[in-house]
Amino acid sequence: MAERFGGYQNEIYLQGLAGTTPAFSTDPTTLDGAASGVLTPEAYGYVAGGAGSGATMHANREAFDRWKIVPRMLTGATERDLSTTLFGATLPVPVLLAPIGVQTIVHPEGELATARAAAALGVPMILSTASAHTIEEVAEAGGDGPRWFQLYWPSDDEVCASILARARAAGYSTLVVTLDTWTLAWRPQDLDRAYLPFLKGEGTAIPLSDPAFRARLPRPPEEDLPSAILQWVGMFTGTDHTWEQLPLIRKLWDGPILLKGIQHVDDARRAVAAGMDGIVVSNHGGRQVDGALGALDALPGIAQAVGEKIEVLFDSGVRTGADVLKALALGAKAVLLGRPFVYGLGLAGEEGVRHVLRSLLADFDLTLGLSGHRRPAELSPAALHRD
Ligand SMILES: Cc1cc2nc3c(=O)[nH]c(=O)nc-3n(C[C@H](O)[C@H](O)[C@H](O)COP(=O)(O)O)c2cc1C
Ligand SMILES: CCCCCCC(=O)C(=O)O
Repeated sequence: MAERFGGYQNEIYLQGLAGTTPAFSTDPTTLDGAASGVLTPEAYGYVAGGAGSGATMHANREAFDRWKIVPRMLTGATERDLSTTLFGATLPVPVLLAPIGVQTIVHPEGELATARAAAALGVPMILSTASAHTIEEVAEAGGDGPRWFQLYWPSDDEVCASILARARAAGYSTLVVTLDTWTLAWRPQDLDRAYLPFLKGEGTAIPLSDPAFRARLPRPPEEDLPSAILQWVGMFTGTDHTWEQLPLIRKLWDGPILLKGIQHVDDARRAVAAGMDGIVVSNHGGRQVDGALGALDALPGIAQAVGEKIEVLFDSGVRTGADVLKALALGAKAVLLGRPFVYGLGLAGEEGVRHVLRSLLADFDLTLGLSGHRRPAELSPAALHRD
């Protein structure tokens, strides 16, 4: 029988009998507040902050709140199977960890702890190009866990080829190319503190360890970090790629490729036309375009237009099991969890990420069953009502 993720609920109640409670609350209304108590103000501001007025971050939550689940009864949903198939691989749950850079700003073990937590549950971690640890180190930490890699597409094609070759050699199966952050948006929380982690070398481990990147440097980063960082800034920000250049990525990666940051139906259609295997409907958690539409509002139209042709994944604002259910019902095949796992990492390292993930998955499992469904594939817009 498939693992019953909802069983985490019983595990927690049993802990209560033994006189213990979880290390921290995963209540989505208080989790980020708890994290703010342990992170530096700079790190917390960087993670929690959004672009401009924060309107898009709010729109992400408002979009979820407009949809309500309509539970069905007597459907025999006691036994459930949450597994889902993506690109020929079976995942235990339709949830992945979103690519999040610079995780060492919240915990010294950063991506290594996250990789271990994700692998323990069989959940793919999408490793960011802006990782604080190298591709190879994170692969080793994740052991047999499923590995996806996220590309920030550098302006230098040889560096791009080298990074992707390393990811492939290290066993990463699936590539996510993020399109919405070719330069950083106006982020008041960071600007008020004049804080950008990359300028201190945080989150630059992948290029700085890359032979093709190092070949561009006047001196090795170990001797002259400021020059290496300047080179990083020049190569990874302010880039000017267009749809016409996507064939290069296809040439460099022989596995599935998804484009992340899609919010318009026409861009989704272009992804299909470009031969991509999937997209992630996402507004980067409201960190890029202030005033953009809530990501969930973009999902149904996009899923309807291209969902039969490519895999449609979703992120931006997922906080609860109900949110996972709503996104799947509106056409996503799987969702990416973002900020909540970073808060878990900050609060309790590997165990914190595991606690956040297991709580979300148990919540999703129970919500799925209690609303009358046995499998994610049974979900459709008919499971929801829009206010
Ligand atoms: C601190 C932080 C760092 C991020 N770094 C990356 C990154 O390196 N690559 C990327 O594609 N997205 C990155 N994202 C965006 C996430 O992948 C995801 O789209 C976003 O967190 C979803 O919004 P949510 O966390 O509010 O649900 C980052 C987000 C945060 C909060
Ligand atoms: C090339 C831009 C690097 C940004 C990496 C972190 C990120 O995505 C974020 O939202 O912050």
